[in-house]
Amino acid sequence: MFRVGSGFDVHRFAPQRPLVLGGVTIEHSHGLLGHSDADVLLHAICDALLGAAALGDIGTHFPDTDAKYRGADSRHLLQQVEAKLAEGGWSVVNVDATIIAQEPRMAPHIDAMRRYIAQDLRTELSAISVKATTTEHLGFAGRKEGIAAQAVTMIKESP
Ligand SMILES: Nc1ccn([C@@H]2O[C@H](COP(=O)(O)O)[C@@H](O)[C@H]2O)c(=O)n1
Ligand SMILES: C[C@@]1(CO)OP(=O)(O)OP(=O)(O)OC[C@H]1O
Repeated sequence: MFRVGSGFDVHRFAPQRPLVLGGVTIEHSHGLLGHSDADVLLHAICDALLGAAALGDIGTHFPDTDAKYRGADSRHLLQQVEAKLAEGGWSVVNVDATIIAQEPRMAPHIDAMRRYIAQDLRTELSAISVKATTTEHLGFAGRKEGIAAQAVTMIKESP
């Protein structure tokens, strides 16, 4: 059996924070604010995977009221989500994600993000797609107030 899931997340920019997206630390004037490292891309992918398996969402599994997750590396969260799916008999078929950011430019970092995500989800690199778009200066992303990400995934029952 195959299932699909979708995920969406937003984090606001804040000064004196590292900008971490897809596990990659990107040089920028601002980072994203969050309880964890605020890796909005990995959070959207976590939610897409959990949604596909009907296992709730990232906040259910990693509450921001739990000090354990303060400053958490979201790659560890993604690895735990993959493990939860595997326990339920699911493996990841593919992920297609989009980062919505006016700046900085993501293109030079996309392949590194894909490599980390493929490692964490135990897939081939070719199963992981990460894209980026501006919003042509419209809305909160266009005003550079924050970054959004959305993700779609397919999972299948492991043999
Ligand atoms: N933060 C971003 C946004 C976009 N890109 C790349 O630029 C291309 C054009 O973006 P538009 O919003 O004008 O469609 C896009 O296809 C991305 O490849 C980027 O690297 N970083
Ligand atoms: C990841 C968690 C937990 O540290 O915190 P944040 O970094 O604030 O991220 P969010 O996307 O709000 O989702 C779930 C949280 O519980």
